[in-house]
Amino acid sequence: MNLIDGKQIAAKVKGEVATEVRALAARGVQTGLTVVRVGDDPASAIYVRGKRKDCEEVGITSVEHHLPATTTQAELLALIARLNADPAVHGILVQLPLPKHVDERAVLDAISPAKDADGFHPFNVGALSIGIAGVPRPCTPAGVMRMLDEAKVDPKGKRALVVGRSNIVGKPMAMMLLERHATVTLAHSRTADLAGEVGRADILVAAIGKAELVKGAWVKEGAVVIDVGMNRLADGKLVGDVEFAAAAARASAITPVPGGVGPMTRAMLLVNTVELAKRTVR
Ligand SMILES: Nc1nc2c(c(=O)[nH]1)N[C@@H](CN(C=O)c1ccc(C(=O)N[C@@H](CCC(=O)O)C(=O)O)cc1)CN2
Repeated sequence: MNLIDGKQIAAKVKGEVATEVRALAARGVQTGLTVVRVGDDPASAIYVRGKRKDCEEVGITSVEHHLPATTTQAELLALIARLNADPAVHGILVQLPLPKHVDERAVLDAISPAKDADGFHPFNVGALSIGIAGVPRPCTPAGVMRMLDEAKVDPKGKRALVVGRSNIVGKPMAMMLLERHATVTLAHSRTADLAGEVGRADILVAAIGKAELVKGAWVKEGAVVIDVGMNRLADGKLVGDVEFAAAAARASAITPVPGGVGPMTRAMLLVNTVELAKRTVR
């Protein structure tokens, strides 16, 4: 069984991004990412700190706007309008989740598609679904595709099962696997026979957000298992959506949690940001 090491692949991706950032700097362009965080969600604070540290490592200038939880939607939209107009800002990211009184969709839609570091804008989502290249793609599924490539797993002709239909992972993941010629099934909480679907999958991507929902015994012998889940148990332990040990005993390759897809999500944000910066000088 091959353990697909997200930390190792992320380090390689960061090295590539650092080279691109230096090349842009030599042309007078300093790549910049602006992160907007609203409220005091402790996990978001940690993730944003991590993203800023990543930026520093590869030479991207990062700026954080940390707004109080009471920020109104109008105030947030006004900030995004200012960032859209600022030529020093190549990428904009609004950390999710947002406080409940803010309409998340309206905020994501307000980010210019040309500065959409997360790839969540409807224009970029639409571009992915019809195969337009050169636009930012959601970081988590893009990271999964890079992991498959690094592990020399070609999705072409394989049965791929994506468990979870979120806008930021499940749906774009299905589109990316389809683009690479997999036969894709998208399962979710109301799928009738999840065990049966998992048992037929050559490539399984679990992104449903329920601790160890996918049992190792369901996994097809030799399958490639990608676990996007990050679930904190009562004892503080972090586990994925797949029963790791039992799945690893049947899989040909598997990602760990932590140290799998999470670091790749962060690395692909850097890729999106430098690609957006490159588009300003082409
Ligand atoms: N605007 C966005 N908001 C959110 C996104 C996103 O892609 N864009 N995704 C998640 C959170 N997230 C990035 O923002 C993220 C979460 C976790 C990790 C990670 O590296 N996890 C580690 C484990 C960390 C731990 O111990 O708690 C790992 O898997 O090894 C990266 C990115 C929601 N919001």
